[in-house]
Amino acid sequence: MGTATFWWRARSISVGVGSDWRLYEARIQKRGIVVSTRRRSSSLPTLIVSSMPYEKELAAAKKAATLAARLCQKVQKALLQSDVHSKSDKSPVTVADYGSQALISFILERELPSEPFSIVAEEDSGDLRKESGQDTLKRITELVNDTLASEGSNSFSILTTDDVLTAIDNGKSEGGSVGLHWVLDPIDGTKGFVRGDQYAIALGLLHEGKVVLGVLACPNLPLASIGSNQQHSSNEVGCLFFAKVGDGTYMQALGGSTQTRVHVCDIDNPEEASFFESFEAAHSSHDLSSSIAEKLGVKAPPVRIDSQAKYGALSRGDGAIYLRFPHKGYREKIWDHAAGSIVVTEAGGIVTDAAGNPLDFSKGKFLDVVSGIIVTNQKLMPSLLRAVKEALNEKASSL
Ligand SMILES: Nc1ncnc2c1ncn2[C@@H]1O[C@H](COP(=O)(O)OS(=O)(=O)O)[C@@H](OP(=O)(O)O)[C@H]1O
Ligand SMILES: [Mg+2]
Repeated sequence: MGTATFWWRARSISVGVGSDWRLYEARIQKRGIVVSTRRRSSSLPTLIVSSMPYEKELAAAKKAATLAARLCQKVQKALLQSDVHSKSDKSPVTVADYGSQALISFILERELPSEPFSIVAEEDSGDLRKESGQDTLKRITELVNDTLASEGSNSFSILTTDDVLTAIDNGKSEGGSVGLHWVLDPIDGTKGFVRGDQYAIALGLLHEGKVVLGVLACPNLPLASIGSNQQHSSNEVGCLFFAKVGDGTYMQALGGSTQTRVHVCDIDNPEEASFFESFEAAHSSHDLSSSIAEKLGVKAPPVRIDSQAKYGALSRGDGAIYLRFPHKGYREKIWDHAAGSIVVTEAGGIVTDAAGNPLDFSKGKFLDVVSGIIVTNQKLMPSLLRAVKEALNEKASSL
């Protein structure tokens, strides 16, 4: 072990440990000390030791997802009101997808300037760099700049079209088991977005391959519970769910500041449970879900909503089970589950594949899951797993 050397800087202490490759930087923050290794190579680990770990990252993620939701709301409103664009016109969706990704990428860089992270995101700028993409790029740049201006700061940055392309392409990382990787779906539930239904902006953070925080902005999700018979006075929509490892899950109104801790439901009798599944039958086998529900004795009809809004709704106890069984050949992407899974687990739920294995986010862009993904509370998981196994066996033997 070498000798420790200290360098003092304005607001930080840096400690070099002898001839070791590591350079630890302790940044004294308002309410805690973060110690992070400045990596000299991407294969080296990143340490974060703090009395409030991931606090700054969570604040940045909430800000980024909230602003991206504002951009998407504007585009969805124009899309639904427009006489020009029919709902089958995909161009506004493209504008919102890219705009959301550019904005989030830009805000993460701006809010976390000294952190060595990468971003794994759904979109890339290939089409926007072509001659045919120039008008779309200009529109995206306008949208991003308008949204940044709406933050209320006098000194907001104005991005050029090149800045927007760079911000989008910062999402090209492959992820992995080492370091810090943001995982972003700029619009999850694109089909719901086009229909005027549910969608989510989903942003998670992986640290050494594990999801350590997640934020889900669900602009069209009612603040009051869905999927139940309860009567609510409020028709307000727009929810922000967020969770940090070991810290629980919270929900607040999108753009609001009062946060409420949420928990998955406490039901232990499957007959009282209701379940969520994809709106689109092409994304998840409704037949298989229905056979599992029947085996469990579930009486309520399925609640079909788009996107990771399902994870959010389940985390606050709106329903007890989420079943997702993509058709053969489909490979799940990490951005469709990273944020949602921690939102549910920190609310007391369990997320596994159909064989009961935890999801492994450390293998790059894809999740290798057995047959599907199932989500529920601790009490229902054993009977759910049995029903899933039976239904899958029956399906296999009928083929
Ligand atoms: N064939 C197929 N099978 C399974 N999943 C698929 C498939 N195609 C797409 N996708 C992914 O599903 C994401 C939308 O999530 P949901 O299935 O929850 O939405 S929906 O309720 O069906 O609208 C959707 O996310 P977005 O592309 O971000 O909208 C896709 O990542
Ligand atoms: Mg998605």
